[in-house]
Amino acid sequence: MASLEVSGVTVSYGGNRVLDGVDLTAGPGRITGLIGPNGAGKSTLFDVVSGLRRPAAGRVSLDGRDVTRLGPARRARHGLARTFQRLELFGRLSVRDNLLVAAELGPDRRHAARAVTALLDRLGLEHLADSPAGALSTGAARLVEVGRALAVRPRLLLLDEPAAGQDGPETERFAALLRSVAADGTAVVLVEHDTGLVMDVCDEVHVLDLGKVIAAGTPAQVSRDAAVLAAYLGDA
Ligand SMILES: Nc1ncnc2c1ncn2[C@@H]1O[C@H](COP(=O)(O)OP(=O)(O)OP(=O)(O)O)[C@@H](O)[C@H]1O
Repeated sequence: MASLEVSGVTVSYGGNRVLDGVDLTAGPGRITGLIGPNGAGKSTLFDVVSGLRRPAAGRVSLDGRDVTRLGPARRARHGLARTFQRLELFGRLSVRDNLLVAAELGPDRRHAARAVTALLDRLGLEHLADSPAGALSTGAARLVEVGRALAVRPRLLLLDEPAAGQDGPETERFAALLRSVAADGTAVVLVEHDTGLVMDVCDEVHVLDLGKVIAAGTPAQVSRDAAVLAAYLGDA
């Protein structure tokens, strides 16, 4: 069963239709990429999936259950976690405490401190554990944001441009982290402008342009697709 099933999702801002009958599925243990030019509707689709925006039409299911009418908190309890393009860390708290706040909400709350130590190791952030989050480079801060989402042990993880601001070696380590998260059985949906990373780690890629899915398939299939080359890669 798909972890996430989006069907026929339509959203308008004023008279402007920004999502138009969008379908997307993401399965457990798989990394599903969602790419497209600026303004294509990727973040809006994440808002619909996470319950921050109610679609005018369409349906969202998590593990086969229709959650279209549920709010963000109920969806989070159903195993969904996401990161945002704009960083939302507590700048004065240490990296460890930022992770702890999240871990205390998740299934590991009784052993939150231990879970955070393991998470710091997994993220490669032990050396920054006691630094205030506000002092981090953008790349490291994004990793903490991903760590906060992982701290609740999600079954579905939505990542909105997690690699923005990372340097080459950071992106390589991040690719390995994504693979290990998927290997644990989590369904990962990745919105990312770094097409090299997307093509490297994703099992499947959906391409959104002007609110419509114009292609979906393996990275090799979509990177050969004429409509994708015209709409997206030509734009990059
Ligand atoms: N709150 C809003 N009110 C009105 N229009 C909005 C709002 N949020 C987004 N839009 C518009 O909706 C469209 C889709 O925006 P969205 O942020 O979902 O695209 P995106 O694919 O995530 O873009 P980017 O890659 O630049 O982050 C854009 O035309 C944007 O200007």
